[in-house]
Amino acid sequence: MEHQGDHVTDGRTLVAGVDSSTQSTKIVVCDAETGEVVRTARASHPDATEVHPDRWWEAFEQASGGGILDGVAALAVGGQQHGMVTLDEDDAVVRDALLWNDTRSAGAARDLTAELGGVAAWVDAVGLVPVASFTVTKLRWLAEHEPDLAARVERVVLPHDWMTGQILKQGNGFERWSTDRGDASGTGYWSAADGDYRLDLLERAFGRTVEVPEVLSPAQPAGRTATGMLVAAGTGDNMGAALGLTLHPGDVVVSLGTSGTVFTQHRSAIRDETGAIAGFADATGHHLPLMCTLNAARVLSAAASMLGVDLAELDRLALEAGPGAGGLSLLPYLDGERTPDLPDATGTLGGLTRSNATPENLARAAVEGMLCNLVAGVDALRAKDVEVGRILLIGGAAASRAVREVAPGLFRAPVVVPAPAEYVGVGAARQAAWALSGAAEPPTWALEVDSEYAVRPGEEQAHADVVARYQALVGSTHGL
Ligand SMILES: Nc1ncnc2c1ncn2[C@@H]1O[C@H](COP(=O)(O)OP(=O)(O)O)[C@@H](O)[C@H]1O
Ligand SMILES: O=C(CO)[C@@H](O)[C@H](O)COP(=O)(O)O
Repeated sequence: MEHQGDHVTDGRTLVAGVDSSTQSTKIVVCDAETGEVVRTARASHPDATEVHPDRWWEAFEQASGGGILDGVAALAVGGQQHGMVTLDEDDAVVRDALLWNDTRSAGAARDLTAELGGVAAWVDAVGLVPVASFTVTKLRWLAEHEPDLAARVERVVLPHDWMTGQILKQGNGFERWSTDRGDASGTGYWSAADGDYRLDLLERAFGRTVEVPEVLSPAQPAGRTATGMLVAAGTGDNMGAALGLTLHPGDVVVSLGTSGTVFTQHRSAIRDETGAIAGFADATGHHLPLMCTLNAARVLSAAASMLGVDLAELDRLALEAGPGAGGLSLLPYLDGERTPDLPDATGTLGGLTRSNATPENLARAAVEGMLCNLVAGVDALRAKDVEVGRILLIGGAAASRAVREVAPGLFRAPVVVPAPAEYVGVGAARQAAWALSGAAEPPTWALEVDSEYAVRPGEEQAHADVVARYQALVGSTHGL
């Protein structure tokens, strides 16, 4: 548990954003007018793919325990997407929440895809192709494997919905379970194109319908706490990050946290029958086409662990090696993989020879392998005629020097690293300021840039060769 910043409001209106993501809860408190971050706190979550929501609440209480929310006028929660939080008639949690990175419902995903008539039918219905991450597949798994628990389920909400409800329940501000367009669009039973639930798909998955949260409009408050603090709708963590970055046309975000995500803001729903790009909604009333990998920052941690070094040394080693890691490739499917849909896959070290078997090349292969997984997402956006002007690099692993130096060549675009901040939390705080203001648009918060990186002259082809090698390795190893 860490706390930083001053607790003096000195006449400014303060708003708070909570990032309740996979590995931790982060809280940021911002100046509602400028977006300046004045306080921060963090507390960890268990490392698991199914977690009781009480653990998220405990982390929130730890992080907020030092008075970080003193004097805050409004708050919103950005949460890890897709998690299945099941509640009984008394709103008690029925079972641990299956998270976005739990792959046990992969079989259910395949069944649901086939039952509706295939990939195109799901893309037409809700803009995405079922994979284990999505809530709808978890409901099918629950109905099939834990029928006694399934029988107790009265309603299903998402992690950010549950946190929002718990915050309101601390007083008498809770009126009904609520969510937002962004997080709803990741369930598999809400359509961003139509702006409505597809409860027929929920019923198909679960065998009966259950209550679902009301979808609030982007700046619609969810309620107020006993102290009068406004609680905004909240949203999914990637939607929150987009709101925190104030995206402009041509901006594509690459987020390197527990998950790896590639996303951009788009004025219309993008339809991708390959399933690589999910047609999510954003937190401003538009769309957030997004590609997600199960493996990202923790690929680097795993490589560092294998080499017995820390992340700073892994960076140094990776930059000692040249582009291509001497021909060594690491397909980083360490937790299975979501995109490509290979839930049972494991990591693959390819091209290993006595001459390239060095710590430098292994470190470089970890960086290149992690990033090449996300290059596929950027190229999938390009294939949909989405402009890729610059890459905004965020998430924990954006701090890696090697990632920053290597990324432009692999993505074939300049990379901008915003000033270090928890952008999911900043985006949630910006939503809170918007809801508090009642204005038509969110407040204009300037994005501070930390550094920018371009492709090193003369390395363009070497990076292109790396991407091609990885594409070939995915094909030869997994038949894709
Ligand atoms: N300098 C760094 N280099 C590489 N990875 C890093 C660095 N700093 C933090 N990380 C990784 O970032 C991850 C946490 O990122 P974060 O975006 O907070 O995750 P999440 O939002 O999914 O909980 C951890 O796995 C951590 O090891
Ligand atoms: O499943 C997705 C997006 O579809 C993930 O991005 C989760 O939303 C978890 O995010 P992080 O904990 O990695 O921030």
